[in-house]
Amino acid sequence: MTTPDIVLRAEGLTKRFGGLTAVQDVSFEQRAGEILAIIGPNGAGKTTLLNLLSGLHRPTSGTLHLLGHDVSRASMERRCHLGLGRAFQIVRPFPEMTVLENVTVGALFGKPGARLHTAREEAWALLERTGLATHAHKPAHDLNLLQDKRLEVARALATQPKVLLLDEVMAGLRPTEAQEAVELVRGVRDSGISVLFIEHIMPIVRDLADRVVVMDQGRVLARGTYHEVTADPHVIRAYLGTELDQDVA
Ligand SMILES: Nc1ncnc2c1ncn2[C@@H]1O[C@H](COP(=O)(O)OP(=O)(O)OP(=O)(O)O)[C@@H](O)[C@H]1O
Repeated sequence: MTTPDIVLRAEGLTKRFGGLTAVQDVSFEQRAGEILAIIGPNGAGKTTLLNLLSGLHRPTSGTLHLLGHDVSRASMERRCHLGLGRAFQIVRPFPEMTVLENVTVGALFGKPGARLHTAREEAWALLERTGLATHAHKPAHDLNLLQDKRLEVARALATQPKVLLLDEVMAGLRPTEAQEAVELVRGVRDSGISVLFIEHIMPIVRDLADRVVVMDQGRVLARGTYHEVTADPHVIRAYLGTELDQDVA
C-alpha cells in the first residue's frame, strides 16, 4: 500500500480536563516524509496534544485522521497497528530484560501474529541501526541516558511505524549526545518514516524540523518553517527570547 500524502490530519482537536481546556481547536496536517516540530511554553498543551495523537487521551471534540483512517476514538493498539509509533520523554523499558528482548517485545507488539524468531531478527537490525548492537545482551537498566533514548526509539521503530511521535527525547542529553540523537532522527526520516516531535531546545528544532507548529494556551499560535515562526512577533512575545539563547553547542 502506498503512503498517503498526508499522514496525520488533526481538525479542531479539543481536550478539556474539567474546567481546564488543555488543547483548544487545534488543526494541522503532517505530510509524508516530513519532520514536524510542536513547540510552545510550559503548559501550552503540547504533551496533551501528543496524547490525543497517540490515543492515550480521547478528544472532547475534533477529529484525527492517521494515514487516511479516522482514528479520533481509536485505541492506542489500533493506531499502532495502523502505523503510529511513540517514544516517550520518560524512558520506560522493561529494566530486567535485555536490550534485545525489549526491542523484540516492540516488534511482537507492532505486528499481531509475528513469529518470535522474525521479531528477534528485526530487533537485531534495529539495534544495529540505532547503535545499540554491542549492548544487546545487557539488562536495560545498565544503559546510560543516551543509550536509553536510543532504546526507546528502537522500541518504537520495532512496531514498524509510518509516523513516529517523539516527546522531548533530547531532554537531559549533553550537546554531543543531542547531535547524535539529531542524526538518529534524520536517519529515521530518511528511511521513509514521518516524525512529529515536541522539543524545547530551539537549535534542535532549527536543525531538524521541516515545519513547526507553535502552541500557546492550548491553541495554535503560528505555523511555518523555523525561520517563519521565529520571526513572528506573536511567537516572540509568547515564547521566544530566552529560548533562542539556548544552544546545543
Ligand atoms: N490529566 C490532566 N488532568 C488535568 N489537567 C491536565 C492534565 N494533563 C495536562 N493538564 C493541564 O493541561 C495544560 C497543558 O499541559 P501540557 O502538559 O499538555 O502542556 P505542555 O505544553 O506539554 O507543557 P510542558 O512543556 O511543561 O511539558 C496544563 O495546564 C496542565 O496542567
